[in-house]
Amino acid sequence: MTKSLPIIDISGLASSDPTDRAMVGASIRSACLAHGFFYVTGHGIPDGLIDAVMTETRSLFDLPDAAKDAVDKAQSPCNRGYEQLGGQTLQPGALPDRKEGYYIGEELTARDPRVATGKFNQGPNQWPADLPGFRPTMMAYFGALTTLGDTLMRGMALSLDLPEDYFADFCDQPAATLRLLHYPPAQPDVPDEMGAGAHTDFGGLTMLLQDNVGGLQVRDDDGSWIDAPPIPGAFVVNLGDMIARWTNDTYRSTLHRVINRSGRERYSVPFFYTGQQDHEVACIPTCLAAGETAKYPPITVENHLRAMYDRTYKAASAETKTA
Ligand SMILES: O=C(O)CCC(=O)C(=O)O
Ligand SMILES: [Fe+2]
Repeated sequence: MTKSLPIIDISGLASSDPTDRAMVGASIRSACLAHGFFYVTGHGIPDGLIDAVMTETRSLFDLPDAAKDAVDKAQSPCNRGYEQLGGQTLQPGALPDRKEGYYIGEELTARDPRVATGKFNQGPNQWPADLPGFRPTMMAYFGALTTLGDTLMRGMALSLDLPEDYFADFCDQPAATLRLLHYPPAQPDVPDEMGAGAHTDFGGLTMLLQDNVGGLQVRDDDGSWIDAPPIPGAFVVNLGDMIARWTNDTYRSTLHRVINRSGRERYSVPFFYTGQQDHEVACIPTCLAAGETAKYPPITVENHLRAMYDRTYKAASAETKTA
C-alpha cells in the first residue's frame, strides 16, 4: 500500500470541551512521533484569502526580470525580497534548486524595539511596484497564519502533556517568515535537478500551502519517500529542528524535498513560525524519561536561528536548511 501522511482536523482545538481539545492533541502527538509531518484541516483560514495568496504569488513571479531584480533580497538588511532561480542549494552537493522565491516578514519600522535592539532579520519588507493587491493580501495572510501558529502551538502543548498555555511566551510577538515559491517544471535532460533538495526546516512549525500540482516528498524511516500531494483546503504542517531539540528528539524534524515532474509550473507558500526570539528553548520536562538527561543545553530562539544561518549561509558551498 502506498504510504501517506496523517490528516488532522484541528477544529476541536477551538472547542470549549477539553475532551475535544485533548483528542486533537493526541492526534498531533502520533503524527509528530511518526513523521513530524501531517496535514491540517478545520483551520479556519478562509478559502478566499488562500486563493488571493496564490493569485498574487503567480502575478509576482510573472513580473519581468527587471521588476523582480528591483526587489532583490540582496538589497535588504533583513533577508526580505526576491531570490532568483537557482539562488539556493538546499541539499549539499546537489545542483542548485530549480525554484525562485520571495521572502516576507512582519513589517517593522526602525523604531520597533525588535529592530532597534538588532533582533535577527527584523525590519521592513520590500514590495514590488505595480502589484497593488500584493502587499495587503500577504499581510492579511501573514496575520492569519500567525494566529494559526498560535493555535497549533496550543495543540503541541496538549500533545506533550503540558498545560495548554505552556508556549504562551514563545507565541508572544513570534518571529515568522512567509516564503513564496515558484518551481518551473523539471528539465528531462537534467535528471538530477530538484525543485528543492532534501533538507530539514530549522525553526519551529512550518505551515505549507501548495497549489494542485504536487511534487513534495517526505522521507520515511526506511529511506523511501512518501508523497505529500495537495489536498484541497489542507495545509501541510511540519516540525523544524528547533522543535526536535526542544523535545530532546522525541518529535522529529524530517527530511523533505520537491521534484516537479508534472510538466507544469508549481507554486507553494510555506509559512515558518519561529517564535519569540528572546524565548529560551530548554528541554521540555515531559520529554525526559526518569533518569534521562537533556541532550542539548538551553538556547534562545534567536541564538538557535543565528547558529542555523551561520551553519548554512557561511558554509563554503551550500545551504542545507530553511527557516
Ligand atoms: O514547496 C514545498 O512544497 C516545500 C518547500 C520547503 O520545503 C521549504 O521552503 O522549506
Ligand atoms: Fe522545507
